[in-house]
Amino acid sequence: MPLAPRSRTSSGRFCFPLSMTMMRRDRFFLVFTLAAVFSADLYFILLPKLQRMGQRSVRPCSCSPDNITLPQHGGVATPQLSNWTSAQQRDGTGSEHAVTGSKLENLFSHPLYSIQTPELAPEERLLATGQLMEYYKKKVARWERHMKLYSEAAAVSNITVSEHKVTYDPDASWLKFHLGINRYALYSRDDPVIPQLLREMQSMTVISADYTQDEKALKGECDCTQVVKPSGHHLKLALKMETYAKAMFKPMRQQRHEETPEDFFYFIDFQRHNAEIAAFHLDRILDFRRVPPVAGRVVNLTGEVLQVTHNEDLRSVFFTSPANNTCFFSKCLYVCKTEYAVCGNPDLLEGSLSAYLPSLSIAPRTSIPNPWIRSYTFTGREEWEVNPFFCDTVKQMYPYNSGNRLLNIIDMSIFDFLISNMDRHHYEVFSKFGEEGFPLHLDNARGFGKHSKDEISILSPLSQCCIIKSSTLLRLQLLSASWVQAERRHEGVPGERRLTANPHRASPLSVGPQATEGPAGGAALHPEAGQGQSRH
Ligand SMILES: Nc1ncnc2c1ncn2[C@@H]1O[C@H](COP(=O)(O)OP(=O)(O)OP(=O)(O)O)[C@@H](O)[C@H]1O
Ligand SMILES: [Mn+2]
Repeated sequence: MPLAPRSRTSSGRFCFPLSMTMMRRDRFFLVFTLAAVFSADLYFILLPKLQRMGQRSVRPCSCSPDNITLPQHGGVATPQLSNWTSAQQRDGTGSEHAVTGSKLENLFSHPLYSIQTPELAPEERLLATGQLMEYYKKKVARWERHMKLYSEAAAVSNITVSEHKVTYDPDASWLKFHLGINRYALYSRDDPVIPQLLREMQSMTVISADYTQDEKALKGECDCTQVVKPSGHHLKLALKMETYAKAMFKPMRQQRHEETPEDFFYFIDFQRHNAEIAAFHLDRILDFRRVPPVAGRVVNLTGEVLQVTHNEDLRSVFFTSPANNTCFFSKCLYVCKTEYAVCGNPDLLEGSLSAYLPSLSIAPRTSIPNPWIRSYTFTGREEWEVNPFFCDTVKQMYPYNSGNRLLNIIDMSIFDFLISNMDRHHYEVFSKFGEEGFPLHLDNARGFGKHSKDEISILSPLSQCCIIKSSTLLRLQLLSASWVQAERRHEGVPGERRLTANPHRASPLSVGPQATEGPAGGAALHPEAGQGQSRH
């Protein structure tokens, strides 16, 4: 409708004809009503929605019981739980687990630890017996030839080397350990060979000591300007035992109870031999079984390293300290910082011994950068730290776009969170198992650095992807419940020593009170999970 022409009043103001004013009043009423409805809508509906969206963009995928996803199947590397047969309980009921024996025995008697691996097809085993025996025979023969030549040369050069014979033992525990490795785990739950191997690593005669392959690859060189991997810290050695078993020795660099100094970056942190030992046991308790067996041992640096090494470079880094202790340092360190040497007392030095995996020549492994790798510089940031949707990218990438690899990386992050390891730059898989292979949890020496700090960012794969294997969640829930029960028992028994609880520290195994409510509770990610109590 065309508007009527406006007329000017004597006061010079514009005014409208009466009919026009009436219409305007209607319109005003209409506009007022619409505005009121819109404001109410804005205030009560749109604004809360926008606020929720805003919160989500800050924490785009904070897992909660509502949005956590449990895969329908256990995945390739963890066969469906229903496909596995559960062994009967010791008490025969199959429901309540036995309450006698050690805490560990009780835990392992729970049905979750009785799930049997399906019958293994030959291609699901890492090695065939014939192949490994052939390799072993060749190695022993080569060693004997080498020793003959070496003794002759040593006699000429006046070098004294303790000569130890290698024993060919087809029943050696390390062979059985290697033969037991399959596409599900490094060893089976109640394989008696593992405790036997642990015992033997602690007591067997050491027949040779050498640098490890990765140290050798450095050829004694190091770039002292590099903060990444100051290899000088890594005074590790490969020790060979009388049955040709091999173990990686990481010496004690500091007192067992010493923590990471406040101002240390994780990548210059010390390597803790006891972290390697504890990590092996925790990995076993979590039922991952991806850490090779690790034992503690007091090594005689003179008798079990210096006098048995055939490596001149290694021999040359030994010295006697002013306090008359036998010490050695990494070749590279000599160039960089000599104070990194380690010393015995006067010869004895505690350390960890990690059972070697099969040689790369018969069981090659692939080293893969961890998608959630940290920046190994003082200021750098990796994509996962700035992109809250990083997991969506990872999910598109091979090998995370199918199979179980991503779930296994999430398992690894849970393991790393519990041991507080921020140094998982790469992970290795056995090449034979391809994308179905599980990631090995090697190198845990930078774990357990700070007992009173939970580094939540280690859980980023879990919190960004919001997915977890149901078997992992169930075990975490069980461990959490067992811990609470154990705490109660301690409280209930008069006179029993009560371990001090630190209210600021969540139990590494605590997943919050909701954890016992049901498998889909998703409590592992509840923000309050970090507020519980734990032992030192
Ligand atoms: N038990 C083992 N059996 C066979 N190889 C092993 C074992 N443990 C470690 N390795 C190999 O030796 C390499 C170095 O070991 P490890 O990572 O424990 O030492 P590191 O000094 O911390 O090395 P890095 O600086 O690469 O982190 C590993 O990447 C792995 O390939
Ligand atoms: Mn390392």
